[in-house]
Amino acid sequence: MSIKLEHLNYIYSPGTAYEKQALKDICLEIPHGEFVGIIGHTGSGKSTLIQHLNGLIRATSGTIYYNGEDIYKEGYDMKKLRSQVGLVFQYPEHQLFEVDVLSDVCFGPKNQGFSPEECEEKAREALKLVGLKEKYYKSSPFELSGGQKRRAAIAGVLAMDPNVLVLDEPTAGLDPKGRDEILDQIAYLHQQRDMTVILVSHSMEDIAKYADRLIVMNKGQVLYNDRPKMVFSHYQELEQIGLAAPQVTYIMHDLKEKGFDVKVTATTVAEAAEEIMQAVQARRGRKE
Ligand SMILES: Nc1ncnc2c1ncn2[C@@H]1O[C@H](COP(=O)(O)OP(=O)(O)OP(=O)(O)O)[C@@H](O)[C@H]1O
Repeated sequence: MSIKLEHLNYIYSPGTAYEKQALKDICLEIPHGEFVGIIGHTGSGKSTLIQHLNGLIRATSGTIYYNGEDIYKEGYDMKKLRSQVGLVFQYPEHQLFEVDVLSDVCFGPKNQGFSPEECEEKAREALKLVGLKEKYYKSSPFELSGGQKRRAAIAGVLAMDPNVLVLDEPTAGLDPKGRDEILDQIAYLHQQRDMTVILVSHSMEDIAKYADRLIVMNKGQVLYNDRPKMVFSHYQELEQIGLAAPQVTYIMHDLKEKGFDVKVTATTVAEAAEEIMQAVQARRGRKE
């Protein structure tokens, strides 16, 4: 279920005064099962890029291959692609509109042609996966908290049983506890369902914690596409485009400059703590 983008360009309102090239010559390959983070400053093209992945936007030029098949070739089944590559928009709760949560989550499978019984079964399974308690199934989506609405919206996509889950800032506007809960749930789904996850985020800390790979967008182009640790080693270049590596990257570089024997590759608090402990023990050992 790999996704491959070849020389993708996208121009909004071509030939008008509002013409804007949002994507420039994007070449990427995302193998099945990866957890990919996408980061970039406002307007760098993240949302435009992910909307190409399920055919919602058609590239001005270039090609996308899903599972080796050109999605722009004549007769390609776009409907099937949309159910295999599930897209959760920014503030997805704005798209909850049915009378109750269960009916809302049934909407996708209903469109896929499943019977009412099958839809309910799929919806219940998806709601369980996102950790929404059964007592909310018959509530109006509008009665839920922000985090619960987000879960219901993610369940709506999961009920269609996608191979790829694309999320545009799923934690925007949530408090720290709600953010961690949603991201832990997504990481759990990634493992449980063997799904590719593509997560647009503004938080380098979140990317460091969850992603196998990080794509950094800048002015419509891919600036970096590598393991997060490798990308964070370019922290000075990231700063130049208004981004910052996780706080621990700076702490480790600082300690190194102060003569501590630490590797600078730690990107999470847990990894940094481990390295610092080892460096302190090594220092003590040398003194004794
Ligand atoms: N419908 C549109 N018409 C014209 N230009 C657009 C449209 N949508 C986005 N753009 C422009 O395309 C560029 C990329 O926008 P996009 O929304 O993809 O960026 P983004 O990285 O997702 O930003 P954010 O982090 O703010 O969501 C920006 O310059 C934006 O102003």
